[in-house]
Amino acid sequence: MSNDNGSIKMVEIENKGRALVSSRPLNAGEIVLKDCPILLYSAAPHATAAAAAANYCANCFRTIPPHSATTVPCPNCAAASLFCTPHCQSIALSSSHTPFVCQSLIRLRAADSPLLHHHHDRLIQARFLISAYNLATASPSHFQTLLSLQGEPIKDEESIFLHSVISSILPASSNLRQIGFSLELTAALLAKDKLNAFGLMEPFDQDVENRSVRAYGVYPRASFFNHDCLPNACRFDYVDSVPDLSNTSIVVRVIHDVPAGREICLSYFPVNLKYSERQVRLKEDYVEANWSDNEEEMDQEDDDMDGDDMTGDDDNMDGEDDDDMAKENDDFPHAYFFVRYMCGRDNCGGTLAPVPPVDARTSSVMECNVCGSLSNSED
Ligand SMILES: C[S@@+](CC[C@H](N)C(=O)[O-])C[C@H]1O[C@@H](n2cnc3c(N)ncnc32)[C@H](O)[C@@H]1O
Repeated sequence: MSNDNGSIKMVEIENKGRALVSSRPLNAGEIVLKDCPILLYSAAPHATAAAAAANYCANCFRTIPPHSATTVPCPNCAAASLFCTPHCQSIALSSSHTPFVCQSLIRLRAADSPLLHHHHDRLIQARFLISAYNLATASPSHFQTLLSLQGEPIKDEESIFLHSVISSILPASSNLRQIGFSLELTAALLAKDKLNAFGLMEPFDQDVENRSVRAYGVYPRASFFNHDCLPNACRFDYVDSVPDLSNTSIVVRVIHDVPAGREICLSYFPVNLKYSERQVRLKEDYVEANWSDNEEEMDQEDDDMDGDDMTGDDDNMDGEDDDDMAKENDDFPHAYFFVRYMCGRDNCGGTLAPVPPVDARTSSVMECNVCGSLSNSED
């Protein structure tokens, strides 16, 4: 179930498609959306029994503590899929880990195609397809929601290969024909996944430069946020913590005050990614590319940034070369964004958002959406 408390609404924007805009003025730190996934799948589909045992629940993706007394395996694929509690096991057996998924995963692990096992991305895509085709039967309405998301089928070498893999591993007895199993549908599903899936990341570790993805999820409302390199919102997830909502939900908060009617955007990439790397990722992942980063948008962001004096002397932001990123993006809004909203902790690159306002009063406490550290914006 998603919850956007009426603070945002969906609109169509020319050249961007559907978008979420503020329905009223929003205070810095305000939560604009809490969204639950309609589909979650592991980013480690090749996990062996030993690896699974050391890792996380195959249903809720929480870390399973070593020697946990409540851990139970799947009754069919045994230690290859573990659940943190009998409750998680019981939910999974009728939703994300049905006999259909279980049998398909056993065959996927046994498939002897080097083209599959030597390409981690393909294995993950095959894992996604198993979950997506399972969704068609386990939750037809969620399957329709998945199909309604952005993404046109592309029948290329990749989708043809993955369709043939999946054709050989999905259980023959299932009602695949009824749900329209075809190359066309496989290609459409792959496109939905590529453009819309969010990664649930491993918790921050200062010694690790690039955090890995633990699981991917499709969030039906959050999928309508468009990208901006200078976003006005960021998302928080809590996969290993126990907040007052499901641990796989994501929460989106605005990072500064936003007037009514303004588009709310996320950055699809870590905000510390260099401009040139961002352009490569946009081209690779979102064929349209060359969105954003135009003068007009920067001017608008300039107006947005929570009332601070933006007209002052910006020489020391523009000209100094002690900051690689500011140098590459040598314009005032980028430099301002980095200084004010980017976490300074080593290997973090997270975005800072104020903690949610109390009685409409913006907090000066900023929280990082990656490492979780708290800082005072007035310091
Ligand atoms: C996750 S979806 C966002 C919602 C999408 N606009 C829709 O109509 O469903 C990602 C897609 O939105 C579009 N998009 C996102 N950010 C954009 C931007 N800054 N400029 C243009 N198109 C954008 C691209 O088509 C991209 O593949």
